Amino acid sequence: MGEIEAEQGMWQVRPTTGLGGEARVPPDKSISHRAAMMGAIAEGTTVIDRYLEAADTLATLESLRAFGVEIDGPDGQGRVVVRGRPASRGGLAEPERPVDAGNSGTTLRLLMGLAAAHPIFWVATGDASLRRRPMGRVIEPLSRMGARIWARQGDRAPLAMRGGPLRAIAWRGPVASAQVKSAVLLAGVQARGVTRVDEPALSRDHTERMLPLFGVRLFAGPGWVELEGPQTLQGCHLTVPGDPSSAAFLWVAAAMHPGSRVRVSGVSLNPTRVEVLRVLSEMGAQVQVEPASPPSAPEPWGDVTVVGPERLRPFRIAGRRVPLLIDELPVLAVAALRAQGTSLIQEASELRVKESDRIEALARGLAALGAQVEALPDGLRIEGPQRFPGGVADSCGDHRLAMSLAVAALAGDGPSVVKGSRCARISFPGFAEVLDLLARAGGGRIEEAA
Ligand SMILES: O=C(O)C1=C[C@@H](OP(=O)(O)O)[C@@H](O)[C@H](O)C1
Ligand SMILES: C=C(OP(=O)(O)O)C(=O)O
Repeated sequence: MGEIEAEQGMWQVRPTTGLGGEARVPPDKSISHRAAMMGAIAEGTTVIDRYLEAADTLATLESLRAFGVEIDGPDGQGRVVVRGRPASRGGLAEPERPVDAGNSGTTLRLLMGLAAAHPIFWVATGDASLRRRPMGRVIEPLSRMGARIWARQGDRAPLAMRGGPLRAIAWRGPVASAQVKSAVLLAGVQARGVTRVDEPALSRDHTERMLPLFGVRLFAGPGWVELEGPQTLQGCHLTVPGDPSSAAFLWVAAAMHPGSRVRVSGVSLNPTRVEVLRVLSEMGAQVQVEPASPPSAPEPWGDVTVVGPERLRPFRIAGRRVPLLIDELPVLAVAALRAQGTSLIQEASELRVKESDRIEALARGLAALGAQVEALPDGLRIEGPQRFPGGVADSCGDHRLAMSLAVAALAGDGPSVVKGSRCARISFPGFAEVLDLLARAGGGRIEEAA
């Protein structure tokens, strides 16, 4: 999706008294990115079912094609077939043009790790948002492993990289980031020796769950992973479960309206991704989890129902919980508008280096709807309960903010407009249609403006 396009589109939102029904959400973004990337360096063919057909994960497929990886699909049914280019087939080819990761931090950072061991020169860029985001966190470990990287202003894209034979490292970075962990592991599996990553706090663990499906031997515990390279990945068959970060918008919307009942089926229940359910349950929402049986690789999954209580309690989120909730924090801040008391998000300055500065942009967007939240240097303070009139808010081209503002607008006293709604396609194509169906139960509407 292009830069200009992210700013386009508009939703008209009419508030609701409640939500009800059952929904499916698109396949998981993090798992889709990883399955394609691992398939790209694996021996043989990798078949991915239910690959996420959204702008970020399509950017990953396009980027991999630029490295000569043959990819069929997605075929409209979500099937993607990747024919890998392991070292025995000459490895990744040198891209002839700059590789464009679009809006996707995961694409760019994981790709840097994936390509670091290959003796090719390439240039990477992205949209205006991605070009502002810090890349030093992957440049540093990958440079220590032996890759050469030149970046604008030292740590921004566009950047250029020349890979080659890598040395293994033990990496203990300052940020708990699954993207950094994954970049180092994807490089490490192709490097000679033992690579180890220690995280300051556990982040989502899809990479360490998925590598063994490609035949990689590794050791992992809470907050650390170790593997000995080089190891050749073997192509495999994976099915991607629904994305809990997308489901979070629907679960929060249900929790905010007493008596609402929303069931999301076929969603990943990976413990590093469903902390949002624990927060909603602590706030007083009823959360019913029905795990699918038997759980299927690479992730446990199942159906989750959230029922909105009469009263919501406030929360305090900080420390080790932050990486487990990183993409859900904006919509949880929206939930806090309905809680009885002060909710706090702290030690979450990572929110400032996402697709937008999510602390400032959310505070501004909610203020435009007439709701007041306080931006803190490292988080947000939300006094609840608040009634607010609704208004015209801007997503700042950030998909999670567009969807969070739509959820907020459903709880306003009057109609609202969310500008820059097209960016929901980054992770959740069809979001407005799904939320609209659920909100109709209480007279709410969310529609694309003509
Ligand atoms: O590894 C991943 O797939 C992701 C990790 C998170 O970023 P960080 O690891 O940089 O916090 C998250 O915000 C992003 O949506 C996806
Ligand atoms: C931060 C996100 O993604 P990325 O870092 O891949 O751009 C997100 O999807 O909220």
